[in-house]
Amino acid sequence: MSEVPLQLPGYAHVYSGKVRDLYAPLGADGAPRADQLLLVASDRMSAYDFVLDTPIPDKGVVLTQMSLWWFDRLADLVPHHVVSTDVPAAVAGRAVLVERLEMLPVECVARAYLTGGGLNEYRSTGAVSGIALPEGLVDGSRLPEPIFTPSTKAPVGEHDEPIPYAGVVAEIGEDLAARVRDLTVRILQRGNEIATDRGIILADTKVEFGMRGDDVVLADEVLTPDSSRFWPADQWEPGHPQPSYDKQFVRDWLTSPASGWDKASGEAPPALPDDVVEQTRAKYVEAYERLTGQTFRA
Ligand SMILES: N#Cc1c(N)ncnc1-c1cnn(Cc2cccc(F)c2)c1
Repeated sequence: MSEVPLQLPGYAHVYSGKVRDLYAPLGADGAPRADQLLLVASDRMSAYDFVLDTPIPDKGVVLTQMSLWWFDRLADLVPHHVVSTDVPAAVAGRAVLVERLEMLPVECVARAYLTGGGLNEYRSTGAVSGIALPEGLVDGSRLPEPIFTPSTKAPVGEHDEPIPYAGVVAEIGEDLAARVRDLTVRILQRGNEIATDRGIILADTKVEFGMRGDDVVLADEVLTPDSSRFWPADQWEPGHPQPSYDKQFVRDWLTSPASGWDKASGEAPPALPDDVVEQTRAKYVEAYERLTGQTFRA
């Protein structure tokens, strides 16, 4: 279902991703400003590479407020791109005015636990992104320390492709590659220092950086359930796929007979029942409240 992007007076629509939309504020001359962008998080949710027909109420607000909370807590590690949260009423709470940066062409991924594509690579080669790992690791194993496992920024509709560290060096140079590698790993470490005590494991995360002169600036969103794997810490048990903190209700229903959907069919999933929507909304709110210690207000 391709949605017509929201019209925002005073802003030009630039781009729509799966669950977020990008706008440019208009200058006094009516032309899009070149120095700022408006990042808008929708209530859209993706599962099994589909954007679901059914929105999750407040998801955009919860994830935006969570990202803002993390930007503040990471500010001693790395500057961020946030300019203001003074945004149009139509997107209140779920949009951020940001400084337009020269974005680095690398998806900076760090992994603290082994699963997904990293696990597959490990099973084939004993390494991930060229980083040799101990023998005997299984799905969900905690890594001795977080590792940097970058990807390309794939064109719309395609999957990011893992690239070796040497590929990042070739793309952005040795100095910058080392800086973004170290920052990405430290962001995930900091995230888990805070999150794990509050009942959430951040298994891995993807961050994006842009340049402000010679400074590396943290952009995009940070340490949200859309950019990271959130696992309930009290259910962590290496040896099998871990339950998702936020996506498990949707995954369980979509793969149950109740949905009538066949994941292998390639057909789009059906609309979600109200109870699955509400349970999923509640998990996003719960994650926000556990992490921040603040009560969520829609
Ligand atoms: N963040 C940021 C950013 C920045 N500060 N400066 C320049 N470009 C970007 C930028 C460009 N694409 N994206 C991804 C993206 C984010 C949100 C919604 C979308 F649809 C797509 C980010």
